[in-house]
Amino acid sequence: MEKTIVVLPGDGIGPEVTREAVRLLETVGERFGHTFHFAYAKLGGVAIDETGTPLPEETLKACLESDAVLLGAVGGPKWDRLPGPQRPEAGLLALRKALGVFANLRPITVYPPLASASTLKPEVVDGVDFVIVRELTGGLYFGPKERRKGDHGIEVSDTLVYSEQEIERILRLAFELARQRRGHLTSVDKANVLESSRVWREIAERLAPEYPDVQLTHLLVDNAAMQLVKNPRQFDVIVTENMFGDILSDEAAMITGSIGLLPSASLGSGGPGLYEPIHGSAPDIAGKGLANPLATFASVAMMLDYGFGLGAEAEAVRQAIARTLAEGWRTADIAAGGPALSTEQMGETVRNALR
Ligand SMILES: NC(=O)c1ccc[n+]([C@@H]2O[C@H](COP(=O)([O-])OP(=O)(O)OC[C@H]3O[C@@H](n4cnc5c(N)ncnc54)[C@H](O)[C@@H]3O)[C@@H](O)[C@H]2O)c1
Ligand SMILES: CC(C)[C@H](C(=O)O)[C@@H](O)C(=O)O
Ligand SMILES: [Mg+2]
Repeated sequence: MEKTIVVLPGDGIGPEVTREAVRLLETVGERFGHTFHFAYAKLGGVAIDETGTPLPEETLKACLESDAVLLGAVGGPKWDRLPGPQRPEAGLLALRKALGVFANLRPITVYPPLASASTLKPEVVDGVDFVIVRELTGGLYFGPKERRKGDHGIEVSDTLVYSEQEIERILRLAFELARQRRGHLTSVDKANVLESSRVWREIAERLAPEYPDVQLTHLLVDNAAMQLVKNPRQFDVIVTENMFGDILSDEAAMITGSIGLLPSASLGSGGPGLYEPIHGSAPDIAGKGLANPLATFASVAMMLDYGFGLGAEAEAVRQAIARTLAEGWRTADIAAGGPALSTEQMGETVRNALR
């Protein structure tokens, strides 16, 4: 198989983790006889510095023409004072929107050797395996924003907007996913306060009879945040609004031991998918070889699976990660003060496990 992957290293630790991910993909290619072509493009702060805009035209064009997009992370203190639409993060949001990747899948799986690395007790996290389906191209992030002068100083608004069609398509995707897994869907909202959540709930209830094999539960987002750390094993598939999903997935990362472990796949209706770790550019550790590349490696596995239909290759990557951890290899974030590999050494170790 021959595929073109656009790589967007981005900022901070982004270039460090994507470099290792590209090497990993090359190893997958060698072992399974595939050719992956890599095209590099700029997104985020690095694009602002070179072109003045976080999502240059040529980056978007390359992404739209690719078979898949691999992203490190964007953002950092250098660009924090820029106005919203000019920030690195605005480039990422515009890219997601332009690719039409409305469904962001964030699997949360505890690797057995890391159960003791979790912030929670090993007996609480052992066997945790669920997916957060985060709506990615609508909701609070994308509604009208305004900053105006009012009678009492600045008045400001961010608006949570959804169409029925946007809610229905993300819920259907989540019902389908739950059907392929353990048949339990938890829809997370704030229906006791937000009108958008009440409509979200109505649509979920309307769709439910079409999926009689899926058990639908509603949970208010504040309770969901609590349940995630109380008993994370109760979850199979969680579906939720864009910002709720952003926050809950960083919280869920600590069930697994580190945000450096959590991958994601952003999918839409047929075009190239966007694959990225859920973490950010980690300015506090950038350039030090401390970043855990496993979240990006697991994102590569999702690319092989969802993007290219290469299930065996994806499984081989997941097993190489699991074997590396089972053998006791750790980066600093999961080493609990013990010996730790650098980003590059961890990359090399996983590649050896894959060969
Ligand atoms: N998808 C993205 O590009 C993305 C995602 C989140 C945040 N960001 C941006 O990143 C910048 C920094 O944000 P933040 O500090 O709030 O969140 P962050 O995820 O970058 O970092 C949070 C903490 O987790 C640690 N961490 C993150 N990834 C790690 C890894 N792979 N290995 C080990 N430790 C890791 C960091 O060192 C830090 O202590 C901001 O500009 C933010 O907007 C970008
Ligand atoms: C950088 C930021 C815009 C982004 C988001 O909120 O979607 C990040 O936090 C993520 O989780 O991918
Ligand atoms: Mg986030």
